[in-house]
This record gives sequence, C-alpha cells and structure tokens, in this order.
Amino acid sequence: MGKRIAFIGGGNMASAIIGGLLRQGFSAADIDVVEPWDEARARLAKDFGLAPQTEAGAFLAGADMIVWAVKPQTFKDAAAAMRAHNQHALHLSVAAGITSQSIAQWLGSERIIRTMPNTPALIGKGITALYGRPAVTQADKDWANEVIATTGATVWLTAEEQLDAVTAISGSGPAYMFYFMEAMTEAGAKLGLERDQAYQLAVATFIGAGELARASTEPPETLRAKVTSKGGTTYAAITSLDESGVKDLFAKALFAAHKRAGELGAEFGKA
Ligand SMILES: NC(=O)C1=CN([C@@H]2O[C@H](COP(=O)(O)OP(=O)(O)OC[C@H]3O[C@@H](n4cnc5c(N)ncnc54)[C@H](OP(=O)(O)O)[C@@H]3O)[C@@H](O)[C@H]2O)C=CC1
Ligand SMILES: O=C(O)[C@@H]1CCC=N1
Repeated sequence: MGKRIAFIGGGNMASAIIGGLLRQGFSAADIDVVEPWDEARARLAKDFGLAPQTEAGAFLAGADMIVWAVKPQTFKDAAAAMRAHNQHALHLSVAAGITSQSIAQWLGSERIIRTMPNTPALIGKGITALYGRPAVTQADKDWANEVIATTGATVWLTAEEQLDAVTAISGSGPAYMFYFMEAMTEAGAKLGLERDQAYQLAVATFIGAGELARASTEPPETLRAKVTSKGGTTYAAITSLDESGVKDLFAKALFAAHKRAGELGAEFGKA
C-alpha cells in the first residue's frame, strides 16, 4: 500500500485491524498509534513491534489515513486533540453510533468513511460494513476496503443509518453467539457432561452450523427443518423455544442494540 496509517485508540478494534495489516505484509514502521493507557501501549509494542504514543502530536502529519478506534464517549475530545496535526488524511471510523456529520464537524473534513466491524476481525474472520460520505472518492473507498479486507469480509452500504442496524446484527453479534455458547455449556454440564466437553461441543456446533449455512443455497428455515425429525428431540427443543417466545425476545434484544446505537450518536455526537 506504501502509505502511513495512524490509529487513534489502540484497543480491541485497532489491534484487530493492525493485526490484519501486518499479516498482509504492511510494515509496522508505517503505523502510528495514539493510546493513553500504559498496558495497551505495552501490548501493542509486544504483539506488533509498534511504538505507540500517549497523545496526539506532530508525528500525525505524516498519516495518509487516520483510523478512529476510540469509544464513542471519547471521540469528540480525541478529535479535538488531533485536528491541528493533520488536515489531509482519509478518516475511517469504527465507532458505534457516531455519525459522519458529527465527525466532519469535529475534524473539519468531509473525507470520512464510517465502518462497523466485529471482533472475529482479530483472526481475519470478521465482517465489516462500510459507508462513505458523498465527498469520498472511489479511490478512497478502494483503499479503505483494502485495509479492512485484511480483517475479513466487507459490505458497502448506501445509507448511513443502516450502520446502526449492522451494529445490532453483526457488530454486537459475536456477543450473542458467545451468550448461546455459555447457555449450551451450562446446560450440558447440568446434563452430566464435563464442562470443557460441553463447551467444545457448543463451539464446534456453532462453527459447523455457520459453515453449513455459508456453503448451502438453502435458507436457514430449511436447514433447521433438516435437523428436526418428526416427534424427535429437536422438535421438542424448538417447540419449547417457540412456547417461550424466544424468537421475539431475541429480536427485542437486537432492537435494543439498534436503539442504543442511535442514543450513542445523539448523546456523544454533539457539536
Ligand atoms: N469491541 C467491539 O466488538 C467493537 C467495537 N467497535 C467500536 O470500536 C471502538 C473501539 O472499541 P474497542 O476497541 O472495543 O475499545 P477499547 O476500549 O478496547 O479501545 C479504545 C482505546 O482507546 C483509548 N482512548 C481513550 N481516549 C483516547 C484518546 N483521546 N486518544 C486515543 N486513545 C484513547 C482507550 O483508553 P482508555 O481505556 O484508557 O480510555 C482504549 O484503550 C468503539 O467506538 C466501538 O464502538 C465497533 C465494532 C465492534
Ligand atoms: O458494544 C458496543 O457498543 C460495541 C459496538 C459493537 C460491538 N461493541
């Protein structure tokens, strides 16, 4: 790629993208990170051979792309600290809820791409949705895609509001999957399995079912029907789920995540 990338915030998401870039041959010498937390800086140095800085400074002038990987709550202050140091970079935000309009105001730039990744990005198995403000060129989008594709699949959106839905589905989604794995493990242990084995079974089932869904042209209802023998065990479990209203409750949880994304934007995106 031959360009410099600076990360503001060096936590989970920044590490996922940095890891992806380095795996694809991007040089650590071309990456800057601003990260105030000592432990996080030490981890970035140990894991990736980086030399992170505690705060924004003149070194940021060399960045062609700035990746905003801070929490929504700290984005505005971090933007104010960076603004004087770089006025030409392409900006790429991973923050939930914070609109590109807020970011444009804070940075005085229209070259902004918003994204919503997820944590499987850490192992190159993420999926990230991206949205570019109208001023962003195709060349900028191609470059952002190249950077994010180092962490997994990419999907481009045509409406920025859709990012809040993506956040509810795939951004927060890994946590729902782990929640189900926890429940399966706990139930397996209660039913007499060793906890480790119950967890192993749960994880392998998630991976197997996911890969099967990906490889199949059939919708999930059909794949589910193929597991559900008439009068059998799956039927008993699905009937119990339906009687408890689990599908509706699950949808309710996703709507709560969607609502929270909007609230984060409204609460922490003020000018
Ligand atoms: N985790 C996830 O699954 C996903 C997260 N996101 C988004 O990614 C963003 C980052 O999340 P995540 O990586 O999980 O968070 P982390 O807390 O792991 O990383 C954020 C880091 O930024 C640091 N920080 C705080 N203030 C500043 C500042 N002014 N300048 C530079 N760095 C600062 C924090 O330090 P300190 O802790 O000391 O404040 C922290 O180490 C969030 O906006 C979130 O919405 C998007 C998709 C998925
Ligand atoms: O929980 C959050 O707010 C972030 C955004 C998506 C996943 N984690």
